[in-house]
Amino acid sequence: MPEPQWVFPLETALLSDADYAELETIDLSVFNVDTDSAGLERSQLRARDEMVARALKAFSAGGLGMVYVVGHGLDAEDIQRQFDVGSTFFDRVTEQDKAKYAAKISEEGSWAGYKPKGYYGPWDCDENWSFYPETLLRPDMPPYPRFYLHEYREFMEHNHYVVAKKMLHVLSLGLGLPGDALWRLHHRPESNIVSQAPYDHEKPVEWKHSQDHFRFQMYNPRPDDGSFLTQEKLHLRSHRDIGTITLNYSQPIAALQILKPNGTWAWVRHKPGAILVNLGHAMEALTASRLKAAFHRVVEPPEDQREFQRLAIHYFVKLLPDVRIDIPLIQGPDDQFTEYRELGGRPIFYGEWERFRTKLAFQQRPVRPSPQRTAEHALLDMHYRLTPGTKVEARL
Ligand SMILES: O=C(O)CCC(=O)C(=O)O
Ligand SMILES: [Fe+2]
Repeated sequence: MPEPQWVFPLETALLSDADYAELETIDLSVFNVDTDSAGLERSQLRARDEMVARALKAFSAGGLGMVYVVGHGLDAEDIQRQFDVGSTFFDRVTEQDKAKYAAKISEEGSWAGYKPKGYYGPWDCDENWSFYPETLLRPDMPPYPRFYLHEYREFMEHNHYVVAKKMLHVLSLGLGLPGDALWRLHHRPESNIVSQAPYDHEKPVEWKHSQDHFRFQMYNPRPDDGSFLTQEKLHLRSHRDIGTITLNYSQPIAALQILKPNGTWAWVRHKPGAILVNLGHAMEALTASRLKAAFHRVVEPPEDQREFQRLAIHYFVKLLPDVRIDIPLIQGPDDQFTEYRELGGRPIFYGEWERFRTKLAFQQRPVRPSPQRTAEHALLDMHYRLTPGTKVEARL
């Protein structure tokens, strides 16, 4: 077999500047988490503080909720290589193996493994492979992609130990907290294994230091045979991610849109080498809405890119499963669990909350016959909060 290679098409010619969101660029290279302020020169401190302030503004009410992150330590070849080796999960895995590794999404509330297209209905053209540290470290994987196991692991480690760690420090500082305040809720140091590298890739290992979720996602073109006449010509409906921070590796096929504070949708433009970063609902809850989760959606690409498969790489940063999600870490404008607690909701931890919500993903709201409002209703309301703009305007 030749080395895998994922080839991207040209960028679309059908969108103009006005169609795109004007996102800030955050350069993480001006920031080193291990150097405290005392060790910085005045100009370095200024550069860091300016970057932190811009990031905070982008993720606060009135900001666009998404930034380009550069200076993250991966160069263009590293990213291209991850698309190359990631593509083998789709074109070099047999249908039998895809079925064998099927994720138990609605059964167990976990994305670990393979999600086929059509899972949610005929409109669903997306297939994806998801990994958590504990599954990516199990060498149990279909034969071809398994060949690149160490590369996925190293990529995942970089996302956790460098990119997520820095972003969490930036946000902590911006919120006036100690630099490591958020990182400590995402990382269990006593289970840290990175220092043991190079580890034996053939052996399963315990990796409990993080609960992050790594995904290769393939959006297949919709067949143009009329069978996809759905109410929404969307690949992914408007949603907020569940975790705290999402890292999306920028790629040239336009499809991702973000909801602007004025209620209109803007396309997200490709920036080569950058990571598109947005916050998820857990960060909004943790900060009592001081920081906002971005509503976003994935639509069909413009006409000149519509025939191509769109491979995406996402890294979802997650709280540790035993972090309480029903009590905010700081005070802010909207403590989202107020009603839940008032209705007698018991303490709820992140891992449980995520499983509860993953089971509900893209499902109809369950009917809970009850004459009275309960804490569970409050949880369901949070999950099903209506998002504006779920209809796509005319096709381009
Ligand atoms: O594919 C994209 O650009 C975004 C995907 C997304 O929003 C998600 O998987 O949560
Ligand atoms: Fe998302």
